[in-house]
Amino acid sequence: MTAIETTGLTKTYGELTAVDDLDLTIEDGEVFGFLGPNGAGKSTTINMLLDFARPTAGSATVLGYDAQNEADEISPRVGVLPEGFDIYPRLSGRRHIEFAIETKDAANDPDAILERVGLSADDAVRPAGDYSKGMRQRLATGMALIGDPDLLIMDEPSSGLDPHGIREMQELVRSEAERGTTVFFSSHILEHVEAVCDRVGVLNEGTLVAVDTIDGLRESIGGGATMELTLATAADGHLETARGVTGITDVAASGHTLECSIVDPAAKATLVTALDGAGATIQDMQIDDVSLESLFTTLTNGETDADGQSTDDAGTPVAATTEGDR
Ligand SMILES: Nc1ncnc2c1ncn2[C@@H]1O[C@H](COP(=O)(O)OP(=O)(O)OP(=O)(O)O)[C@@H](O)[C@H]1O
Repeated sequence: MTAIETTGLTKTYGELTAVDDLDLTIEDGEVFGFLGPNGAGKSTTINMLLDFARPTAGSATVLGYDAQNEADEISPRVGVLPEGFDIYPRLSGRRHIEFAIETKDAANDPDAILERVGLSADDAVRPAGDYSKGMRQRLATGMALIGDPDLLIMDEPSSGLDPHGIREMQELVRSEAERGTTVFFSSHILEHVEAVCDRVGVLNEGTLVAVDTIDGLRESIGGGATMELTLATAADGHLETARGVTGITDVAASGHTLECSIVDPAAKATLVTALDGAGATIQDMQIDDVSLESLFTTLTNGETDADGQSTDDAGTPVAATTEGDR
């Protein structure tokens, strides 16, 4: 079964298209990262999945139910960590959890939930109005886990968390996934998504610009590495040797410097051997892996061509798979 499926899902606010013709399929049991810069349309998409906002066009199903017409079937099966979580300031954290258990008619043990999200027994009895941002986020996460949902939808789950809290959140997502829960979470921080996600979708200005694994995305923008070699002689004399190495996609020479884009990590050693065999003397060498940050920037700042694929400055598609291609 598909956990989430959107077809032509669109939301406009006046002149602004917040989500534009979104086709997305998330399979049961997947951990899916929904990425995009501020204002990309992530929360609007989530709001349409939960029937907090009505689409202008298109449709969505969640756990096989229509998101707009069968929302009552969906809500008991879904745990939601909303972007802006409203607390009851005077109620303790524990009471929030108990209240959520009663509302969902669930059988969870409040103490076990509090422990899972890292709220101590002392914290649990304090009024939630006194909580720090990170503690509120932990409390909201605990409330999302109640009822052992089949699908967890988390909007910016690492918001307000310190590095330790972020690691705990990632462990929690992993353990939920092991339990068979589908996890859909939005973030504008690629590193947070990479640690736990099977696949990611990248949204930019309401449009889905890529859907792939992180490795797949890296590969599609050049395999993740650039190798720069300083040679003892003019580099253009060795262009052909470098171009002949399998796994190197692009070679440029400038003075004594040879710059190569690598798609296969094994190509690095092969290139050195090939240059050596061709009589080149390598004086220096530098390897730069494509950082996650630059990957994200490329995907969200690249021009978008007529097919909806993100392109780099040279017009080369950077997205290995777009949903439209499926
Ligand atoms: N109720 C609304 N009325 C008017 N415009 C809205 C409304 N909700 C969202 N928008 C606009 O839709 C666009 C997408 O917003 P959305 O909150 O979905 O982005 P986001 O990707 O979740 O961003 P962030 O990472 O900052 O939370 C933005 O330009 C936003 O201003």
